[in-house]
Amino acid sequence: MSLHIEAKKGDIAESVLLPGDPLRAKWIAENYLENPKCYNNIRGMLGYTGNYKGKRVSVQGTGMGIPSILIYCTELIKEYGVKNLIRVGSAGSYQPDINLMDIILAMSASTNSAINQSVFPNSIFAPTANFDLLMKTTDYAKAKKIPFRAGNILTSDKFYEDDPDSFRTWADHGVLCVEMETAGLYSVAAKYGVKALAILTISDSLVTKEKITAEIRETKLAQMTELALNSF
Ligand SMILES: O=P(O)(O)O[C@H]1O[C@H](CO)[C@@H](O)[C@H]1O
Ligand SMILES: O=c1cc[nH]c(=O)[nH]1
Repeated sequence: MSLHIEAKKGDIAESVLLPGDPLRAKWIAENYLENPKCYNNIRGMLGYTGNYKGKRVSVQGTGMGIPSILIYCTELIKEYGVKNLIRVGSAGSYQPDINLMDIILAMSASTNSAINQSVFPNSIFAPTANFDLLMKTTDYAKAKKIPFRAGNILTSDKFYEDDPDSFRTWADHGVLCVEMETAGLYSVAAKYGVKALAILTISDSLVTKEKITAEIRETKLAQMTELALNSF
């Protein structure tokens, strides 16, 4: 048992899917895993382990923002020996040709967070996806004809910006979308020498202001889940 996860050693698989929303974790476990067992309910941050096509896999809610995902990933890696961490998250589109429900693979995560500044004073660390997980996911997506975009994303410390147009500088530099955890995930994975990838579904657009419902975010993200389960 760790501070925020009440699982016993061995209860958690080497590969873990990481939705921000714990109810998305429950939905994935109930709809995709054989014999799912709930191993965590501390703070309602649900975690499950089961089987998918003969592979043992876990799914763990992380909460919102870098501080929260760092707590869960650090404990998963250090206390439970997790080796593959695959975020399955929602994101806001920064580009006019990226639409609701599109799938984004985060090759890298720019950030306005200061988490790495104390580690690399006067320098900027580039949080990057693991190449093996990324290649396996793109191979699977192409074989199954699941469309995706891959590129740089922004991990932001703020969901609500004072200036609604502040995203345009990122957009002008080709950044695809915004979310709130991936730069933390890629940084902690790099520190401990494990593999990480973020697979995202566009839930809203900062360009057109459209959005999907909370119910769809919790329970209808099938393509992203299928890609994540076939990424390792
Ligand atoms: O859908 P999840 O995985 O929570 O991801 C996105 O949604 C939350 C904001 O609504 C942030 O956590 C952001 O990263
Ligand atoms: O962090 C996020 C997640 C989804 N949509 C956004 O606009 N921001």
